[in-house]
Amino acid sequence: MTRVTENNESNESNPDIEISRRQLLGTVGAAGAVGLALGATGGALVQSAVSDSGTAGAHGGAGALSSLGATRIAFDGDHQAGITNPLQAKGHVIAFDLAPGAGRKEAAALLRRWSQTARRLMAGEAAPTADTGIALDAGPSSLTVTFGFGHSFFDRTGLTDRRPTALDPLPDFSGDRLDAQRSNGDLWVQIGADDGLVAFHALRSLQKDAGEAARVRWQMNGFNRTPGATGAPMTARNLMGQIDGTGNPKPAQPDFDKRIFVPAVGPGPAEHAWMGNGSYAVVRRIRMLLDDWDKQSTAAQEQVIGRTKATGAPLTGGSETTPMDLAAFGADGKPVIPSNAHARISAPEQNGGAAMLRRPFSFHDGIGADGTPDAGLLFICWQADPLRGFVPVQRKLDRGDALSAFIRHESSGLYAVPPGPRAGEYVGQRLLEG
Ligand SMILES: C=CC1=C(C)c2cc3[nH]c(cc4nc(cc5[nH]c(cc1n2)c(C)c5CCC(=O)O)C(CCC(=O)O)=C4C)c(C)c3C=C
Ligand SMILES: [Fe+2]
Repeated sequence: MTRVTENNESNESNPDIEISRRQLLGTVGAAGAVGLALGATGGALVQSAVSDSGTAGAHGGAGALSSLGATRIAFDGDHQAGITNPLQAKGHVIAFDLAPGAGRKEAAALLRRWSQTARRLMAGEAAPTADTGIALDAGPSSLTVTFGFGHSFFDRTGLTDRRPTALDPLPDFSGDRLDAQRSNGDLWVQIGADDGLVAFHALRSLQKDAGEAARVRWQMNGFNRTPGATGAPMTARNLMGQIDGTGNPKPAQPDFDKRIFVPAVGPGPAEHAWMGNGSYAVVRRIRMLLDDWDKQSTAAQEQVIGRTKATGAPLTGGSETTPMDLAAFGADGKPVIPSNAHARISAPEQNGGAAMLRRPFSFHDGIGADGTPDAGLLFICWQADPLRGFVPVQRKLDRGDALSAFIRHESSGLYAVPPGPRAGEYVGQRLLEG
């Protein structure tokens, strides 16, 4: 079943799958081959319609769209979009603090405005008020907008008793060099899209929507590989040149949902039920000391990670997806994957099963005062409980990770990301109106 939408008009046959009437007509009307790719990646459904001649821009522009431009991710669903979807080429993360005097009522109105805007932009439509035109001609381009609440949000809105304990501040780590101005925040928004203008359009629209209710606390920009740049889809590389993401939990694994999402129903106090199907995001700006890293030989770099640079295969052999053999020793009597290798120390079997879904963006903010690139990883990871995901792993990495010599954690945030909205609902409604 396909839901047809044109501007605001919709039928309710299937709230998860959306295709604009113009796209549908364009697709059906094409004489040649028609590709209609429907794929579910975890909670958020992805839909793309392409024809020989492409499809017209749902946003109102005249041009034809490639599949990259036409791909649309549903805003409504069990989980918010932007958690299990493939990495997009462009990302923005932005944190806001509620303005002095703003409380629960203003926060609810803001989340309502933001959700309305995000729902429309993710469908490839114009912003509800005073659209800037930045994304005219473009399709939704896999845009996702994801909203979260920081620890301080609950005090500001008088909802302290509804704050889950999982949102307790992260512990200090010895290697942290955190900038408080670029950490935390009442509200957090993650934007991803496969087109830079579409991503910026969303950022600008949401910033304008904030109006007098909230002020920007910090904002960061990131990027990943553009889909289609490689011969076949592959795990992304980071700015150190490593294949990064191999060990991520996979949606097909039976315990995936349990690891990444808060259970839909209990256990836990009823006051925290609003987080059912939600997730917790840990966000760290991690600077890479690239001049130091680039001085290392490839062999030395591979010892730091425990995997080969070219293919991402473990040093114990095989291909990228071959499990690491952590018990293998070389002729020199040393473990083949060194005891301080990053992939060994962070592996779930070394951390009582602790796992997280890493979904980062690279960043490059020019050249720092010391003449080295101000570049690295906007590390974003998702888990049902940070105390069974990020925290134990980072504790261990903090004590003996060979990668520590080449990175610096510069900012940090932890956010409760509520479940996806139902049709007509706004994100966080079950907290703010429950
Ligand atoms: C606390 C969590 C982690 C931080 C912080 C972190 C930073 C970080 N990692 C890389 C590069 C790689 N990480 C890899 C694996 C990996 N890393 C973590 C956790 C953190 N990384 C986990 C849980 C894993 C998976 C371990 C496993 O399941 O085997 C890898 C290897 C490839 C892969 O599995 O993704 C690389 C490469 C950088 C550059 C970085 C900070 C800048
Ligand atoms: Fe890592």
